[in-house]
Amino acid sequence: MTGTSVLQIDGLAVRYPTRGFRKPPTTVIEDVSFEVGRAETVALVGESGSGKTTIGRAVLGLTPVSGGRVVLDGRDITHLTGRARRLLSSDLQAIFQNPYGSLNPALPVGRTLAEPLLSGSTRSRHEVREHISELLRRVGLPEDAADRYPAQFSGGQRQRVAIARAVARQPKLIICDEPTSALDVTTQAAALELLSELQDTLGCAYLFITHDLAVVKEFAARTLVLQHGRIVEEGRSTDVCDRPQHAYTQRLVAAAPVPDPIAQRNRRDQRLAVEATS
Ligand SMILES: Nc1ncnc2c1ncn2[C@@H]1O[C@H](COP(=O)(O)OP(=O)(O)OP(=O)(O)O)[C@@H](O)[C@H]1O
Repeated sequence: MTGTSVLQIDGLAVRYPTRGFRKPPTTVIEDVSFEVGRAETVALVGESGSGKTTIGRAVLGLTPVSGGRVVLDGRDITHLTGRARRLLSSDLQAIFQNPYGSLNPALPVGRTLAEPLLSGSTRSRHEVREHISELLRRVGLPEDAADRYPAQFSGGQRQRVAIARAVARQPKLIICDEPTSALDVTTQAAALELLSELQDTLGCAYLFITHDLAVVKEFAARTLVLQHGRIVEEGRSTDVCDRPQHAYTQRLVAAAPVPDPIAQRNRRDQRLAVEATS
């Protein structure tokens, strides 16, 4: 354990009950240990069903943990529930794949963003309104977006709203579960650029769950490779992607589509534009 870790997972196990008389539970995650440093991005990759989402859900308290520990910023949160769990939301947030499902369609975006800002805060309504305008500006949405409903935005814009909500209280860690998989390559590049920029300014760490190895290499400093609920390889993303050691990782890398040159060019152009304006 290091003092610079924002998340420590020690020997995590998740087991689900199995249907059928006296059948033993099914082990989905077994003896998983890793750390995420402050303002670091760690990617979690693996085939469908390998257990990536389950680990994210266990950290968020959405799936019960059967063994091991989850420690956030030095505090054991493994079995926190109810109010104690809700109070964690200022330090721990999530962005999911489907922005359609993760935003309340009945609320204007301004109300959705106000919720985390008002909870447990003494801020005045005026201060909250100012903060919302600032958040919308940061994620590249117009100020009048606050009065619009989720259905009035594109998928990429909706994901920006979800990102704005996640960063509203400057959490220490954001679980990003396939946050860009539902977006086209250009919108995906812009969303990743936004996440990087917010990390630079706000210092949040990301546990980035994805099946996209091209994204991993560009976006995450370190990568963990998950197979059947166990970590089989771990290292710097460039090493894992360019020189995979484990046969399973080698198969994943071989199966990954060749990166789209247009997407790469767009990302590079956007990065240069961001650098030019900062
Ligand atoms: N509530 C549940 N009850 C029983 N089994 C579950 C439950 N949720 C997930 N599983 C099982 O746990 C395993 C891991 O699922 P998980 O969603 O974590 O994988 P994943 O790597 O995120 O997959 P994908 O990339 O397809 O999202 C799968 O075999 C899945 O069927």
